[in-house]
Amino acid sequence: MPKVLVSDPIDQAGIDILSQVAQVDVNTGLSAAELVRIIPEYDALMIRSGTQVTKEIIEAGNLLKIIGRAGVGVDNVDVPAATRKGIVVVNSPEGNTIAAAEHAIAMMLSMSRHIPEANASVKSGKWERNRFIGVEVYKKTLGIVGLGKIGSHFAASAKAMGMKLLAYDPFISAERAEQLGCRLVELELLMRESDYITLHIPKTPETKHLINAEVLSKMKPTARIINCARGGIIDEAALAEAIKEGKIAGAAIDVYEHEPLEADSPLRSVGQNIVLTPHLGASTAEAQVNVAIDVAEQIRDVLLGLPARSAVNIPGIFPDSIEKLKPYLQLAETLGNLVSQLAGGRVDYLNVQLQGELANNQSQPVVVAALKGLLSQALRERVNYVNASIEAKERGIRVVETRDASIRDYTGSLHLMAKGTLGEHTVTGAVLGENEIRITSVDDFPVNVSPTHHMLFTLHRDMPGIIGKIGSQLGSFNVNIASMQVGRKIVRGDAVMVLSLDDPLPEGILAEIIKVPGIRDAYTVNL
Ligand SMILES: NC(=O)c1ccc[n+]([C@@H]2O[C@H](COP(=O)([O-])OP(=O)(O)OC[C@H]3O[C@@H](n4cnc5c(N)ncnc54)[C@H](O)[C@@H]3O)[C@@H](O)[C@H]2O)c1
Ligand SMILES: O=C(O)CC[C@@H](O)C(=O)O
Repeated sequence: MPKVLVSDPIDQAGIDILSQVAQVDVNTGLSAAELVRIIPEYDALMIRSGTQVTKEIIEAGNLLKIIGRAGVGVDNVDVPAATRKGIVVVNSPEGNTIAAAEHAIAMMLSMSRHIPEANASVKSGKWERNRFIGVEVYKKTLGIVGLGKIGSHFAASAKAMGMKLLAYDPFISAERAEQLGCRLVELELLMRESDYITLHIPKTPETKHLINAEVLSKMKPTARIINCARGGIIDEAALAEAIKEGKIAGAAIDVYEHEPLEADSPLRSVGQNIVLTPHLGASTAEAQVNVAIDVAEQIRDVLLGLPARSAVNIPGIFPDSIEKLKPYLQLAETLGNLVSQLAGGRVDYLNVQLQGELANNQSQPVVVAALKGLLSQALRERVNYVNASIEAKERGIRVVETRDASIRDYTGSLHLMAKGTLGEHTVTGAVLGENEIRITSVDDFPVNVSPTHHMLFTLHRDMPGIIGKIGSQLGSFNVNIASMQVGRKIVRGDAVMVLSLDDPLPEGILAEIIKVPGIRDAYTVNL
């Protein structure tokens, strides 16, 4: 049974799903060194934001197939290191959207009405009604930085509260912003004009300290800023100073550059104009169930050999297209494997052509599958959908993808051309019916054969007796032929012969086959 390590608190609903297929060990609060020590036993790791999955942990995880982040942000996982090692990283892109947006709204309102201080004051026995005069958000301008899932939900709620909306997000269109009732503007204008600014962007090298002293200096002295996205997007020292010096009115912060927040963080000494929560954006009962189920299901599927629906490091495989593309992914992998064995030596160039209806689909997963097949001879089980593109790039394989929807010999077909040190080969294949894979041409000679484990391909001159001679050769080595087919363009011209064999070809037989008069080349293929 596979083993899953759950290293942060996860809702029981997720543990129950994992327990159907794996031994689940819940072991929270481990140090990095402890994780490095125990991770070699595990096939999967499930985390929230607490565990930092470093390169060292990933390197030590020799059995790891998947890291599941029960939440959105994967900035606590070294994703490039996981990718290189062929480990799928999955998250739950939507499970806590509402929770995070509602927390940001709560932060905006509680900061505006001094709720934390008023609460503390009443609990301490006081009744200070004049001390806590707040401000309304109605008719105020809200600037949303990052109009993705959480930003959009905040926008809809803020609109309903009568706020005017500005948004800064270089990756969305003005039309999309308009649909959400937002005016898309540059960051500087948003900072200048907003009464409230809320951040909903990922932490990336580009967004680190995006909100620094200079950017904060553009804000109105009455303006307030909310960060329920990621720590490190705001320069915390600059923020603390801006509030203390009255350059801005306040801030509400849920996430920090270093978590837990250090005891001597300048944010702790700002006083009453800052509301701080300990990374609670996703902490609702509903969100914790959603993310736990979402990620546990993906871990279960990957451990059962099925695809994950929200993998962050498998290029371009979207959940909706997986089912439809599945037989074509299998076809691409088979053809990649076949063409690499025909090519024999190193391949430097691969052209992947999507034909017929397939040409109207996402090409990236098909290309990745072809590369996985192509590299499987060299890398065996070390190559998978996660690292195939990187491995190909590192080996200097130039990959070109083309489409031709006008080729309609089959509903959808795939053509691969590989050039390498030993020459050039092409293969084409198609999916018949639901999921029957066929090889439909080899080196441009038409055939129609099902791929089998052991095959022999020959390039020869079409002439009387040649098939019989190959049959006798194989017979003399006690190899049984399951099926045989010849593909030719003209009678007595060049041709290919494709034989499916019940047994693997013994050493030395190819050299004998090549000696048969009329045979130009012969290739053993194991699929
Ligand atoms: N506090 C919490 O507990 C909590 C909970 C959930 C999510 N989050 C965080 O909230 C953030 C947003 O999550 P989401 O689900 O809305 O993500 P999302 O991917 O749906 O949206 C992010 C948006 O940011 C935009 N963006 C990216 N780089 C940008 C840049 N440099 N400037 C401006 N816009 C940029 C993208 O175009 C996208 O529209 C993430 O950082 C996530 O980790 C925090
Ligand atoms: O695990 C958590 O509670 C935080 C999750 C949140 O930061 C996220 O990015 O989804």
